[in-house]
Amino acid sequence: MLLVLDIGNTNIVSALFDEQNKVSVSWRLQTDRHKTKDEYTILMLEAMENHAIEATQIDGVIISSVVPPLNPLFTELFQEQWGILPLVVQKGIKTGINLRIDDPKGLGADRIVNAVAALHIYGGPIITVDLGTATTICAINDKGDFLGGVICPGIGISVEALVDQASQLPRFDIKRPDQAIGKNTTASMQAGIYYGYRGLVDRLVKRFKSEMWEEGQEVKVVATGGFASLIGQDCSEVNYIHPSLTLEGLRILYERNSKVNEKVNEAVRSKKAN
Ligand SMILES: Nc1ncnc2c1ncn2[C@@H]1O[C@H](COP(=O)(O)OP(=O)(O)O)[C@@H](O)[C@H]1O
Ligand SMILES: CC(C)(COP(=O)(O)O)[C@@H](O)C(=O)NCCC(=O)O
Ligand SMILES: [K+]
Repeated sequence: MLLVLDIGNTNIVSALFDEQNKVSVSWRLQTDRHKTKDEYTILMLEAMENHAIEATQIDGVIISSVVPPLNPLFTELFQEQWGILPLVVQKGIKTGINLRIDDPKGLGADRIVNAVAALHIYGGPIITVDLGTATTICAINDKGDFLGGVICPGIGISVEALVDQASQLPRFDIKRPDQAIGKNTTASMQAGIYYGYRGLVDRLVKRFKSEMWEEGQEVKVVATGGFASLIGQDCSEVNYIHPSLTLEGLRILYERNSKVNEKVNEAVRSKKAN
């Protein structure tokens, strides 16, 4: 089975894909760039034990990360524990996407992985909306060109900044209030975040569509990330909510690149056994 890891700024999501290409188990660890390899090893072993996963069931690992200090750590962890050299989404892997942007090296791996999944599952032209630590929106045309997009502060960190910087603002649950005109501080903040982000997504997607517009082409929109079900669900411009989009993209990328990697893993495992 294939183990995929999506290392975001808030969560590290791990998922195991079965032979039918379905997620059989998944778990989340908090992202902490100060944790050591030993600490993450313990957490991964614990999670695998909890889900009754044997190391021998794992044939391959693929990692996408937007937290660079954790890349060598996880690469070494899998090599040392299981004799598997993970495939890392970085320069040199086949994505099937043409990066039509100024500096392809600087593009966040999760944005590429989402684009791969969106294009494969829904077809282009498509817009991806990732409501995670940051809110990102990306445009991919029907030729598989990644055209670029926006990066905004995400919902969780916007709320944190707001309550940290304003003495009179208390912490609050991020949820949908019935009306935008709030009658108290908490309701006003909930409305600002909920209706504000809904508006931000819809407005930006409309603007993207006008910039991508080609006659007769319908542009689809897919949302993912921790806040997709809260915000994305209610956006009139969003067609699909797909929480596992990044995980699916990783699976597809592994399939496209695994031949070389399987050979490498045979070598790594036999070296480890000797
Ligand atoms: N079901 C959920 N699982 C995980 N995170 C969630 C969920 N619902 C809301 N969130 C929020 O989404 C945010 C993280 O989103 P995520 O897409 O995991 O971020 P990243 O990929 O940047 O690590 C967190 O701040 C969390 O509070
Ligand atoms: C924009 C991001 C911070 C989003 O990260 P996330 O919210 O998924 O943790 C990440 O994709 C990133 O660091 N990108 C590098 C800059 C770029 O994509 O242009
Ligand atoms: K993400």
